Amino acid sequence: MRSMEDELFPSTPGKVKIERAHTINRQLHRCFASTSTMFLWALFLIALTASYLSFQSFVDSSSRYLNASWGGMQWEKQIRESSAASRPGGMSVLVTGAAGFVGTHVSLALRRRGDGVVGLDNFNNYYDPSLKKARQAMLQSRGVFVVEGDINDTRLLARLFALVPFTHVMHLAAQAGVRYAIENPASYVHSNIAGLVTLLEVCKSADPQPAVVWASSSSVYGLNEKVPFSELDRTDRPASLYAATKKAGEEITHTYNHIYGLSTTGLRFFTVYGPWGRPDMAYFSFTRNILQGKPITVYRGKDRADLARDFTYIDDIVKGCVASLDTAEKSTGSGGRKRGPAQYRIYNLGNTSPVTVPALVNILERHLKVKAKKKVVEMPGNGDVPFTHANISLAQAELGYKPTTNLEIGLKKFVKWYLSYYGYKPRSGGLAA
Ligand SMILES: O=C(O)[C@H]1O[C@H](OP(=O)(O)OP(=O)(O)OC[C@H]2O[C@@H](n3ccc(=O)[nH]c3=O)[C@H](O)[C@@H]2O)[C@H](O)[C@@H](O)[C@@H]1O
Repeated sequence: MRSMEDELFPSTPGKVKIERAHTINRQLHRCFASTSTMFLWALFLIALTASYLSFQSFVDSSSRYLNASWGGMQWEKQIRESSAASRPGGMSVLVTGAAGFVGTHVSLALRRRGDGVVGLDNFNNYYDPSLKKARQAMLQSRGVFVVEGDINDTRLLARLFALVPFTHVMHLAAQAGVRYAIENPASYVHSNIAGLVTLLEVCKSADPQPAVVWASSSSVYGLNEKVPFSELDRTDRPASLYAATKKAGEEITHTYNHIYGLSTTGLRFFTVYGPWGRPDMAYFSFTRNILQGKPITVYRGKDRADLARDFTYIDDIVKGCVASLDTAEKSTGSGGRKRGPAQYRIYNLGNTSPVTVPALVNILERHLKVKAKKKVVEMPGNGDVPFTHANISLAQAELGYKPTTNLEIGLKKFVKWYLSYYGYKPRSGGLAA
C-alpha cells in the first residue's frame, strides 16, 4: 500500500527515490530545489516557444506579404492609373464583383466613356472561375484593373480608399443564385450580409464618403402576388435565404444612410441575362445542355402553370446602373459623422414583359437549331417564386430607364457569344464543338 509520503513524493522519472530515513525538512528542501530547477526549465521552454512562435509569425507575415495577391508598388501604380478618369469631371468608381457578369459590363461601360474604374473580385468557385479570369483579362485589355480580394477584407478596402478618393462604389459582389442557398446558406451570410457591412463600414469612414449604388434583387418580392411588382409593394415575405439577405441589404444600407449620411441606391435586378453571363442561370445551363444533347429540367408551378420571369437584357441593366451612378447625390457625412440627410433610393430594373420558361426554351431551340430534351417537373420547394414582373415607372421617371431589348433579340446575342466563346463552329445540320 502506498503511504501518504509516497503520495506526496511519488517515484517519477527525474526524481530520486525518497530515502525514508531523511527528515521531512530535507525532503522538502530537495523538493523545493527540484521545483526551482523545473521552474527554470519551464522558463527556458516558454522562452523557446515564444521565440519559435514569433519567428513563425514573422515567416507567416512576410510570406503573406510576398504571396499576397495585393500590395506593392506596381499594384498601387495599376490602381492609380485605373482609377483616373480620362474625361473632365469623370467619376472614380470602385466596382465590387467586377469579374462577375454585371460587374464586367458596367466596368466596361464606365471605362468606355472615360470614368476611372477599379475592380475588386474574390474569384470564388461558385461557378467556373476561368470565365471570371477571361472577363478580367478583357477588362485589363480595356484599361480596367481588377484587384483580387474579398469585400470582407477590411485592410484591403481601407488600402484602396487610402490610395484613391473614390467618388462612387458600384457594389455588385454577392453570393448570387436563389436555389444554391439551400446547399450553402453560410456563403450568403458571408458575402451578402457580412461583406456588405464591411464595405459600408469602410465607405462611411472614407473621406470623402463615396455614393453607393448596389445590387438588390427582384427576389425580395417573395410571395408578393400583386403584379406588376412596384417598389411600394410588400417585401417582407422572402421565399429564399438569398432573397432574405438581399432584403437585409436594403435595411442595412438604410441604416448607414440614416446614421452616417451615406448616399445609397439599391437596384432590384430582374433575372439579368446576356453575353458573358452566369453559367448557373437557366438560360445559360439550358444552352450548354441542349448543345451537349443532355436533358434540361423545366420546372412547373402549381396546377401545371408555367413559371415566368421578367428576363432583362444586360445592356438595359447597364444603362440603369450608369444612370443610377450619374444621378446619385453626394454622401453627406465625413469622418464617420453625418452632416445632413442623404439620398436613399430603391429602383426596379426589369423588362416589364414576363416570358414563361417553356417559351425561353423555344427561343433557345430556334437560335441553336437543336431540339431540347425536356424533363418537366414540379417546382421543388427550394426558394423559387412562380413569376416576376417589374413595374419600372419609378426608374423610368427618375433615371430615364427604358429597356429596349426583348428576349428574342437578347438570347440571339447571347447564343452568338456562347458559340464563339466555347468554340462551336457551324456545320451542315448543326453545330460542332
Ligand atoms: O432577378 C432576380 O432576382 C434573380 O434572378 C435570377 O434568379 P432566377 O430568376 O431564379 O433565374 P434562373 O435561375 O435563371 O431561373 C429562371 C427560371 O428558370 C427556372 N428553372 C431554373 C433552373 C432549371 O433547371 N429549370 C428551370 O425551370 C426557374 O424556376 C426560374 O423560373 C438570379 O439567379 C438571381 O441571382 C437574381 O437575383
